[in-house]
Amino acid sequence: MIATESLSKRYPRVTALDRLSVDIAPGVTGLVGANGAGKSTLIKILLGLSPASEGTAAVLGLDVATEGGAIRERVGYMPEHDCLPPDVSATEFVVHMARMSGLPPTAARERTADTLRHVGLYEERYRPIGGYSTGMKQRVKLAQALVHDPQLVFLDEPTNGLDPAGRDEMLGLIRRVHRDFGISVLVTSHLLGELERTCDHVVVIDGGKLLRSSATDEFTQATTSLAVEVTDSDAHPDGLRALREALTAAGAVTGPAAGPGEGNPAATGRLLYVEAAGEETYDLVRDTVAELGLGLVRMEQRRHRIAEVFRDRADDSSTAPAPRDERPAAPEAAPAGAPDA
Ligand SMILES: Nc1ncnc2c1ncn2[C@@H]1O[C@H](COP(=O)(O)OP(=O)(O)OP(=O)(O)O)[C@@H](O)[C@H]1O
Repeated sequence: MIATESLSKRYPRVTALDRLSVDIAPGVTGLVGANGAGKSTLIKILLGLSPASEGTAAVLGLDVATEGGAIRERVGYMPEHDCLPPDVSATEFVVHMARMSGLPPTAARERTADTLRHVGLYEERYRPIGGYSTGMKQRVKLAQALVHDPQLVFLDEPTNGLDPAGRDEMLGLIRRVHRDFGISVLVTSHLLGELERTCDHVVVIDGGKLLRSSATDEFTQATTSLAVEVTDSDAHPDGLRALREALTAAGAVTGPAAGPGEGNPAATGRLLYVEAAGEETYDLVRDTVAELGLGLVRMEQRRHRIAEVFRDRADDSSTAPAPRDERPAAPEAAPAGAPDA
């Protein structure tokens, strides 16, 4: 769907992209990198809006150097910065963008109504955009990128400026763009955590260079640890501590319990990590929980988080700063010198 070959972009003082070669398949792909990594530059080259200094790139089989117009007919673009006219309504603006994309008047109005409904703008769509919240403006930007029914959309930092709830809603919308309409998505972010939850594939760039391009599953491979969550009982008001002591006495290797809000599904729960030697570790945990009279809430194989992959890299070598993970790090996963968390 997107292929670049040794793509470089040099500005007088900085090399924004440095011999970047990457292939991106249909689906939802995250393009992650710290601020200044070259994400927006790549998008502008892929849209045929900015010429590369060297190398080649194709989008939907079209050459970015010579077929920019044809690419922009088939690709939607949500820019990073606020670029909306304050004095017109969302409906007027999105109809205008649909007309610019070549839709006839009636189709433009119908598609606008459908798209604004899809992004969750209802009554407000008739009010001037100047009075909108950041979240509403981001939705208008998303709607104008989708209105001409593209095959692919480029979303540049769509969660910028949103609070956690707004971010979750935007990420949900992005998933639905692909699931409901079959539109492929390339979404940029400097936050690893949100891509882990949203994307099938993640491309990481730093200083304009490719660091890694992998399926999200490969980043988050299963570890050999089991994450165990238990309920307390009257006899054991701190059930997790009791379990840890019993398992340690039984010879199982246990890690520190994670504190509240460790970014897990049960955000208020607490987890104990147990090194799994084999099937017998599952039995040992189950039997020990039963003997202590605790409730076993869950026992599952822990998976790496993408941020840990980059912490490991940073520990191994003097690699440039990796993208940020916005979630609090688990105590055992945050060695000294880890990048921002
Ligand atoms: N028109 C330009 N002229 C000169 N330098 C530029 C230009 N556009 C971008 N740069 C530089 O190129 C580098 C990459 O910028 P780019 O905007 O692509 O990064 P980014 O990953 O999108 O980061 P951000 O999210 O902060 O925009 C930066 O050092 C930036 O200052």
